Amino acid sequence: MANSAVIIDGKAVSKQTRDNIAVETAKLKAETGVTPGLAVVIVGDDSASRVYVNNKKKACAEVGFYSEEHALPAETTQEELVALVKELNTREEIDGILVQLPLPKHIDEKAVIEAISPKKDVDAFHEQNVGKIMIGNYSFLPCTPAGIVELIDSIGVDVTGKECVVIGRSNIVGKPMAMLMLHKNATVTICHSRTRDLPEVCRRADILIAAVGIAKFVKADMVKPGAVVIDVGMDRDENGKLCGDVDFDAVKEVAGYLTPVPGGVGPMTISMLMKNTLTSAKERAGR
Ligand SMILES: Nc1nc2c(c(=O)[nH]1)N[C@@H](CN(C=O)c1ccc(C(=O)N[C@@H](CCC(=O)O)C(=O)O)cc1)CN2
Repeated sequence: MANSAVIIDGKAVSKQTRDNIAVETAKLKAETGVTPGLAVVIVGDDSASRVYVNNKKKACAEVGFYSEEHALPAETTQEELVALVKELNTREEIDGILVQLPLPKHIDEKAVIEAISPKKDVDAFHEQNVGKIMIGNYSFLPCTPAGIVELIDSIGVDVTGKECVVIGRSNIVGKPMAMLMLHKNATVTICHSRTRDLPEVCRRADILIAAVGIAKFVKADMVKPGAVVIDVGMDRDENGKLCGDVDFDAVKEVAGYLTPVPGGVGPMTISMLMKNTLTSAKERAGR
């Protein structure tokens, strides 16, 4: 019988990352008087977004950052939101501005993201930062893809020359993920809803990254034996229970390594946000 996959413990890697950030933050404060500051903006009452924002504030407290929350009602206009972002851009003690997505439908996400100063864009969603990532000359990396790179590094897998398949082509995860794997010298394929024979493409992957947003989409017969499988999904199964894009119980019998949901990629997303905010604060302190 084949061995079961090694489960990658995102919580443990995340804790280690946050411990390191806390040490660096204490040093920055002691040596320069600068305390990293993050402003988190949430519009409306999406319950999942509320959980993520609370977790971001908790993480700030854990690593010694200043944080403030701006919770705006769902009827907030685009103009009001952009005005708030512009005010936060001018505040010296705020190193990072995070506008929680998704926004209500009447607000153009792109207009809001472009209003964030690229120097405070700790999500790395602003087009200037996206462009810098393309050419490999960046200050911030987008949090979920950066967290996935850290998880892969944590298991000591060398990406060079490996076949990496990313399922999903969103601006937040799929496209930047593919770019980061390319920078690490993988041979990268991006799959999407129009991909022909998607299972066959997935079976080629040494590293398979599922960011498709469909519960248990990746089945065991789509996975190469021994592959590294990374699950970015935050879905609900038929019983309403949180699950990922990967059929965990079946795929763990085939994969070499597998991230769980919860406890895999999610906690790393927040740790990478802390890392970007610290980077921005160091810049302010001239470090
Ligand atoms: N401005 C942004 N908006 C959104 C982002 C983002 O990176 N920036 N990503 C996602 C949501 N997200 C962060 O904001 C996020 C999602 C999930 C988790 C997480 O830790 N999940 C837990 C489970 C949580 C639960 O019980 O529901 C886990 O996987 O263990 C963190 C961050 C969309 N919006």
